[in-house]
Order: sequence, then C-alpha cells, then structure tokens
Amino acid sequence: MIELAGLTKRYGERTAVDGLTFSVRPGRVTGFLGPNGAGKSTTMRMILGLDHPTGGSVRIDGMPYERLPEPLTAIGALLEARAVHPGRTAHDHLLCLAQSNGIPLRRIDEVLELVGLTAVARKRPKSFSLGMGQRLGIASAMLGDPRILMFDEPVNGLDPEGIHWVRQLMKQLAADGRTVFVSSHLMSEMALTADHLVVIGRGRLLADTSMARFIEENAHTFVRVCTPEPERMRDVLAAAGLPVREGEDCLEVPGSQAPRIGELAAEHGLVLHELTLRRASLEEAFMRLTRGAVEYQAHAAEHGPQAQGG
Ligand SMILES: Nc1ncnc2c1ncn2[C@@H]1O[C@H](COP(=O)(O)OP(=O)(O)OP(=O)(O)O)[C@@H](O)[C@H]1O
Repeated sequence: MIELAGLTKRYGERTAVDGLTFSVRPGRVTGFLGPNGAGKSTTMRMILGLDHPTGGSVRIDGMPYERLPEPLTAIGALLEARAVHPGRTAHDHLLCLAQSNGIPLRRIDEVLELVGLTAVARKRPKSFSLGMGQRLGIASAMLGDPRILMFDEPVNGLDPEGIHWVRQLMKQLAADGRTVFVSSHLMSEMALTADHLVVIGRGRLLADTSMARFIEENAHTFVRVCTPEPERMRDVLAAAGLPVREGEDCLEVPGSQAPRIGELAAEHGLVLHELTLRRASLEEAFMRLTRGAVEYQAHAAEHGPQAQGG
C-alpha cells in the first residue's frame, strides 16, 4: 500500500502538489489522472524519494522510501523509460540493478522473458525502439518482484499489441494481490485497465473513487426508453419517482436503472421497443471534472464535452 498524507511540493512560488492525502490499495489497478501539469509526475517522484516534499509524507507499506531495506523488492517503478545507461546492454542494465539490490540473478532472464526482450538481451538499449525501451523499463520495475508497482505513462509509444500486453500485465499484477498505480493520458485505455481512480488538478485531489462511480457522478449516464405509448410510460416513471426527459425520438431517464424501468413497463403492460443503457465515457467524466483545473487550454477550439439531452 502507498499512503500519502498532506503531501505538498512547492517550486518557489509555484505549488506543484498541494496537500494530497490518499492511499493506493493492493488488489486493484488504480489509475492516476490529471491534466498536463497537474502534478502527477512530481507526486510519483516523491513516492520514490526522488524529490523531497515541502510538506506531508509518503509511506510505502508503512515506511518512507529511504528506510526500505531493499527498495526494489518493495516497489518497482517505470518513470522515464529512457533512464538507461547508453553503453550497457539490456541484460547488463538489469544485472547492475540486481547486484546493487540483492536480487537473485535468475530474475534477469525471467523478466526479460516476461517482457519479450530475450532475443535482444545482449543489445544496447540506444538501438531500441520506443516500445522496446518501454518494455525494458517495465522489466526493471518487475526485477525485484515487488508487491507495489508504479508506472508513469506505461503505454507511451507502444503499438496496439504492446498496449494490450501492458493492460493484461497490470490486471494480472493486481489480480495477484499487488498494488498497481498507473498514470496515463489515454482515457479509453485507462477505462479498460483501472478499477479505481485518483484524479488531481493543479496539485489538488479532485476524486478518489471507483471507475464506475467516477463516471456515474461526473458524466451523464441515462437509459433510452422507446415505446409506442410514451405518455403512459412517462406517467408510470413519474409515479415511481424516476425523472424523465424528452430525448430526440424516445424518452430518456437519467441514471442507470434499466432493469427497474423494464420491470415497471412489464407491470403496467407497456410495450418496449428499446431499453438501452447509454453509458458516459471516462473521457467525458474526466473533462467535466477537470474543466476548471486545466492549465493549458486551447481556447480557440471548443473541446468541451457535449451535454446529452435536455
Ligand atoms: N523541477 C521543477 N521546477 C519547477 N517547476 C516544476 C518542476 N517540476 C515540475 N514543475 C511544475 O510543477 C507542476 C506539476 O508538474 P508535473 O510534471 O508533476 O505534472 P504532470 O501532471 O506530471 O504533467 P504531465 O501530464 O504534463 O506530465 C507543473 O506546473 C510544472 O511546471
């Protein structure tokens, strides 16, 4: 578990991270979201003891990073994929990490195999593609077989097969009971990978909630109800206390109560031609929540999420 308490980082006048308090729990993938400059990388660097907080604290399984006896066996991280010595082969890069952290050397071949780099183990990373560099970064994070893994933009530069592989890996690590904390700007990918979300804007916590709840609370999910008797349906729904609005060609009921609406229709002998849950996307929810916290906005273009219905 990673625990942040009042974590703050100031650079001169600028507050990059502003009193963040949240915990990242094991057994699920926690997505870390925020607009550009929100403070995600700074937070991750402080978790790893690479940046010193101006205030507050971070604990990794109950301990500050610098007090962990063998840090790589407690927490593995991918921050900058290219943070590799240019003269060392992929194998030697992992060998140095293993030797300096008391990690058994057999883990080197295991992680190379795991990330699919066995064939290029004796090559220098400077000849690697962006995706191969990313895989080597993930191998380094996994080397100590840590219970906690933290990835900053892990799918950056990966092709669709690589993205799929990272997604499955994260889910598997969480299913093994590990703590997985991952940042990404790719909302559609995050929606497929994360179970839980921590969202920040201008260094402050905006949300710490499940993926489903985040979308439900920050975007319009509704049920589309099409019937040849809209007037009667409207009355039945209103009597049951469900809000109804007029959609383009059918009724719309905010929320996700499709089963309840189907039951009400059956009870009252109402014919349904369509009963569809229209789920809002993570992207819509994210943009709605962070609208006021976006630092660099293209004012000329209208990028705001479209409000649905009336
Ligand atoms: N070393 C530094 N000195 C001064 N300001 C910094 C430093 N590092 C980060 N900042 C500032 O702190 C704020 C947070 O930056 P950070 O890189 O943590 O954001 P981020 O959420 O990771 O952004 P992105 O999504 O663009 O990577 C930004 O305004 C940035 O300019």
